[in-house]
Amino acid sequence: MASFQSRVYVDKTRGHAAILAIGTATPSGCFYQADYPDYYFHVTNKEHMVGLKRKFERICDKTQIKKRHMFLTEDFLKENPNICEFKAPSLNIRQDLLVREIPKLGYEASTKAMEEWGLPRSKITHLIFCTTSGIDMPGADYQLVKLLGLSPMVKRLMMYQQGCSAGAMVLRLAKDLAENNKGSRILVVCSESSAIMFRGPNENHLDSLVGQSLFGDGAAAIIVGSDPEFSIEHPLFEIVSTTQTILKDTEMAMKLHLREEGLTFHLQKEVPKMISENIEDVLRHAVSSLGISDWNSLFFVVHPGGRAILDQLELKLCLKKEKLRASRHVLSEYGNMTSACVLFIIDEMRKKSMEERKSTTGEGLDWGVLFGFGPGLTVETVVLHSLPITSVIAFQN
Ligand SMILES: CC(C)(COP(=O)(O)OP(=O)(O)OC[C@H]1O[C@@H](n2cnc3c(N)ncnc32)[C@H](O)[C@@H]1OP(=O)(O)O)[C@@H](O)C(=O)NCCC(=O)NCCSC(=O)CC(=O)O
Repeated sequence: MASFQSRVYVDKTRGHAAILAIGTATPSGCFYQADYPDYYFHVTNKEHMVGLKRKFERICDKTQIKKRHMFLTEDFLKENPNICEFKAPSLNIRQDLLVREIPKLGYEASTKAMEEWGLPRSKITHLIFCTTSGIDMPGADYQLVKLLGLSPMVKRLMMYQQGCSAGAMVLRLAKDLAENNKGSRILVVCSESSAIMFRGPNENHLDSLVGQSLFGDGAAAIIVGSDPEFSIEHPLFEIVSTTQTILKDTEMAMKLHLREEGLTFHLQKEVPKMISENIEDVLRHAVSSLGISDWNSLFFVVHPGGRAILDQLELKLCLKKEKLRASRHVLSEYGNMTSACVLFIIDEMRKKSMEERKSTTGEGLDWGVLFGFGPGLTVETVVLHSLPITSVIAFQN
């Protein structure tokens, strides 16, 4: 296990980068998982593959996903049948849709984050835009600057094709930017769509079928900065430290390849086991300077790659059922939205904490850990410090 840890701040009062606001958005198309096998085999014109459809029903049933939001509509798929094949040239169609929609969904999430933040847009100094879809030049970052009317001097960083661990990676980058550029305010946007990897079923590629049961579309935007203007800004979580880890001998476990048939998805069944076998070492390393060894004293934001990942992590760390409530809730309501998931979970956690009148944004606890998992296998870990829920924050949300 190779890992590198950035500076750890245990002083609870000064200098940390903090998440100052959060906004989320999803496309209007909503697909219920209970109906999805019927829809999927109908829209891909593969209803004759009866055995495979039964298997897909079993997979969907096990996901603990209730619904997912998606850009792809039945009409669009009927007009573009190549997307419904397992392997037919379709990258241009996917690109045309996603180059247009990914910045727009990011815009919707960003406007909500900015509304909560309260300062004028002109105060944004940096933009990090992260997506697995809609690769283009100039990129989605540039389009978002135009849509939001941000300053042309905003310093942009475009992250394409980083997979699910990128939701944690953006926090690592935003922390470094915020803490090394006095007065900076970083808009971070993760905007994702499964339209890049939607494809028809194939009985020789069952991992691809698993992918069709998991992924959904969504965007999340946060604003990150240090030394808040407390009269206007209301920090939600401090980003305390970050770690990136490559798990040994797992390179083949999860692979995604961009080809003329779109993004192909390759997944070994052992992924949940590979993650859970390593997770305690990663966690121990991440929180070593805090002197915490009771994992149930932490709050958890865990990328819900699939239900089995959450189950096995929970078992390995002997976590109480309620610890992964927010992660399971986001999986259930939206599916796996790649990088955007963990930011949706942070949003869900602070909202529920406020609703239940907890003392802090982190379910009433002080310290928490956020995990992102992606190809590599790469585990990104972020130690978070939650903040007291003041009457001002509670009122605003
Ligand atoms: C898919 C599941 C919900 C299914 O639940 P269970 O495992 O409990 O149920 P199960 O064992 O009965 O599996 C149901 C059926 O699916 C099949 N099956 C399960 N996983 C499979 C895989 N990877 N490849 C091929 N088939 C698979 C089983 O053989 C079984 O077939 P049969 O019924 O015929 O016996 C779960 O396995 C899960 O959550 N897996 C983790 C998914 C994952 O790794 N996600 C990461 C996504 S990538 C990501 O998040 C990062 C990124 O993209 O960057």
